[in-house]
Amino acid sequence: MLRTHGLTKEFGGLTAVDGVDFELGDELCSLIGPNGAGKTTFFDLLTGALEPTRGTIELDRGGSDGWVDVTDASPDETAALGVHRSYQITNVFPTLSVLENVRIAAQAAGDDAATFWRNVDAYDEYVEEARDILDRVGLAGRAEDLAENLSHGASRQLEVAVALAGDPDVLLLDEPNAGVSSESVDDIVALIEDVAEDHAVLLVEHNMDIVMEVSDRVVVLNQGAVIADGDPESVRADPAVQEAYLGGYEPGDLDRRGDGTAPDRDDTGGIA
Ligand SMILES: Nc1ncnc2c1ncn2[C@@H]1O[C@H](COP(=O)(O)OP(=O)(O)OP(=O)(O)O)[C@@H](O)[C@H]1O
Repeated sequence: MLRTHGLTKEFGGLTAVDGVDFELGDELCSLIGPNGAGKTTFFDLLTGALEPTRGTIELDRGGSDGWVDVTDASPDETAALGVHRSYQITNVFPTLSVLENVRIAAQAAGDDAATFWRNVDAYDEYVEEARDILDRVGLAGRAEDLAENLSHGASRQLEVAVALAGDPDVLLLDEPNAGVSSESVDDIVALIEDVAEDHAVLLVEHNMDIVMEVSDRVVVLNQGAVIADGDPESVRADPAVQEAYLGGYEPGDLDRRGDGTAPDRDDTGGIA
């Protein structure tokens, strides 16, 4: 689906992402690590929002295209090639309805984006597609509400809906539970698992209970470098991961909290 080789990003003297070799297959892979480990920077590199200092990013386009080098692709080009990101910061139009937000995203991704406004049939198709996506993310009943009137959790569902409307192959989910009330966390977790059924998903998530529950695979970044990569249980038990990030975490230690973070996390990212 997507792979990086030697991917590196330096900010002046600081190496935020350090020679990362990574391959995402048809799976739900979580990317974890302490604050400042380089997770957001890695996402920014994958989406073309940042240019790497060194290294390559490739996407498997399938068929005769095979692996395509997208190292220098812009965010728009990367999205057009099938990599979409659900932003940690809301990326919807607040004064448009929920349905309109998704319809516009579907239309922008459609082949006839340049002519849609003259084509009533195409418009109806996009509305239908948007309604199907809202149904899938659990927002069918909110279609006509303004996006700005959604709760934080519902906004997260809408962000995922907007990303799905781009018809992605790879979904990058950046802390989809951040700021979500505890009642809504189960909905978001169910949504993550659902979209992973038919997309490759890379998830940044601080709540280890959620990571352990949903992930096929966990990759741990520390100071920009991969220090562990494997199934959730072996990564949890890895002494280097315990030392760098988990600080004695056992499954079930954490309450699912609204802000998606582990309680009592100290400044180093360890759990006190
Ligand atoms: N634009 C920038 N200019 C300079 N340094 C940056 C920039 N963006 C990130 N950094 C630094 O790069 C390192 C990695 O940051 P990044 O935000 O990628 O970490 P993170 O793992 O996403 O952290 P968090 O879990 O807190 O979101 C940090 O030391 C950060 O201060």
